Amino acid sequence: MADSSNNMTCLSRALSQPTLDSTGVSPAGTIPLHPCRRRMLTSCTSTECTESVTSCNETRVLVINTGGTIGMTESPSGLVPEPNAFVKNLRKLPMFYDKDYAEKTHLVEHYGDKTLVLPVSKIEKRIVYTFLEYDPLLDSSNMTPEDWAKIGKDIEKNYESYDGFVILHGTDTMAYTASALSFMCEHLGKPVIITGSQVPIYELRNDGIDNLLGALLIAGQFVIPEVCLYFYDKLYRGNRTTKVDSGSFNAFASPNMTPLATTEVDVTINWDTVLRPSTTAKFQVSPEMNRNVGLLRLFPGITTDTVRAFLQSPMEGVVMETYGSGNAPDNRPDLLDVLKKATDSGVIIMNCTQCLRGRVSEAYKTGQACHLLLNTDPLLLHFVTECPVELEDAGLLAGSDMTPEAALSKLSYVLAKKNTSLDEKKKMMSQNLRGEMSPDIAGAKLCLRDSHFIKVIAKSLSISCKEELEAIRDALTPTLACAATKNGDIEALEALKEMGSYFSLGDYDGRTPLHVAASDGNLKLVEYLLLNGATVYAKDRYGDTPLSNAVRFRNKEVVKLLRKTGAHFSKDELDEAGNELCSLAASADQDGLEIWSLAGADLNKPGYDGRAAMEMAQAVGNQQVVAFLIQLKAKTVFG
Ligand SMILES: NC(=O)C[C@H](N)C(=O)O
Repeated sequence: MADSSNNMTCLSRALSQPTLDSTGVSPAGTIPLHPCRRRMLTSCTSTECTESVTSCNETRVLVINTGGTIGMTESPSGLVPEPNAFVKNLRKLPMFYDKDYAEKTHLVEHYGDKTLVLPVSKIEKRIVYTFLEYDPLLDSSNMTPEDWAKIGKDIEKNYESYDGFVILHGTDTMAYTASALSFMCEHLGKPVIITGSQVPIYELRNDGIDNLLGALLIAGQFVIPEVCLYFYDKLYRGNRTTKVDSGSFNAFASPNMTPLATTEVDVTINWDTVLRPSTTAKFQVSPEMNRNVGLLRLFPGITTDTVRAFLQSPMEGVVMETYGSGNAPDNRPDLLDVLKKATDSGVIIMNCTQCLRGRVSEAYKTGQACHLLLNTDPLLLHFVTECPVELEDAGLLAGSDMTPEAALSKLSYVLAKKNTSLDEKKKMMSQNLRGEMSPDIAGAKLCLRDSHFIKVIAKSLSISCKEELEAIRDALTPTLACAATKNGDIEALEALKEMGSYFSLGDYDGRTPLHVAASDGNLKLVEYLLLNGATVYAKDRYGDTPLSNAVRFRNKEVVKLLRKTGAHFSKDELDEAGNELCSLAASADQDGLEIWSLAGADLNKPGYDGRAAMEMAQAVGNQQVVAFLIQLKAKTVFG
């Protein structure tokens, strides 16, 4: 097996084709190479490579502008969305556009005229971002599930070309869109961040600049595999949010969950709360939503006729907003009867609280005491209240601490599932699918404080508070997890996981346990890590992913599993694959050709002189390689 201890990871070997001059201009003298692309073609030991490695800290973000106040301007009839204004206006603002870098790297030639680049960030990243603007731009009050589906499909279409996504959106229905997208996006591995503003970005005093900049910085720098909402210095899980203020910059709240991140003097990601990947399935979008759903808010004296009319066909799913911890009048048999008839006929009714904070407990199902959760911190106490059983008898399902926005869009998503029985749909509604509901507090593990290892370290450093303990854990465990992976020690990884270690975090070189396992070809560990929080999209300080490591060390089975999970080469890697393939064909390296093809490289991609691998093999007269390439191509086409 190849030695994986060397982190230097130029993917390409020395080429037999013509190389670039020191300015990166290609021999044809046409489009100069972007520094990232140059890196792949240069020797790792040269000075040029050191410079280029810095440029390799580029990440790409797609900004989808759907409309909303953030991009509106004043008109005689009030604020209206202004088309084609963002790119030209942001180019004038130095914090949104590093003109020198853009010119030096020929940004527009490479990425098109809708692309800008931020100045280098504190952690030395360059965020290159491209606008995709909808026509017409919408006030979010006009949004429908078709618009959510369009956003979802655009994310899917562009998924492999970008590291993260920012969705510009009006605030009025932002929490609905964030919730809906969180369900539509299945096995999401990259950040999708929705933001907007209360005052247009073009006004002197506005909140759009901070919100857009914050969203770009998070989407471009952190692999947070969730649909999030960013507003007023806080990053929330999208399906936990609700709009709470129409006149404040602090317009959103996440009443039952702490923010995923805060961006104040420091950017602090609360990794403990970030969803951890737990799949070997590829990202996909399920854009179908069932429109026969509704929200019904109980109020004193609501008539049976109103409820009956609301529950009539074609209604298939209803979120009933009840009082307190899931209560409804228990002296209204007429009402309960109507509800029971509806659930008997197959309507799914979720019981969610009208309270901004708190939950309708699972315990309500059994008619035992139910919990009104006052705070999601598992270290804090919660209150216990009595809860009626009547609504359970009427067939309602407990909605835990879901917001009405999340419950409604979840119903719409679940009810649209084909080939799924009513019982399975009900089960999905009661399950936590995307972090939209908290587990019952009784089941929560207090793993950090139970950890013997952390306790020993904390004691020797005289540390007692939770924050300091967590800081130590986060500093040490990524390196320990890499070491445990190198040793093939799943038990040690289990212990680290129990401690709260997040396997997507990198060591001092940005290398994650998955990089190590992929380099070592340890398939069992790769699978374990993918199922336990590791992201396939992590990049080390050289810009390399676990997939590029597996290719470099020729670990075929690992490449297959990573590809199945959605790993892919970057656009630059794909662009340069032609040279690598030609070089492999010229040196009759069939193993190399196969692994590059498995990793997603296009066998028809030409190298620098315009010839693809096949022509190269023909040119050197190697019929065996020609036959092998024909076989490989057939496999790619027919599977
Ligand atoms: N602040 C905003 O964006 C409100 C606007 N009406 C919208 O939702 O599109």
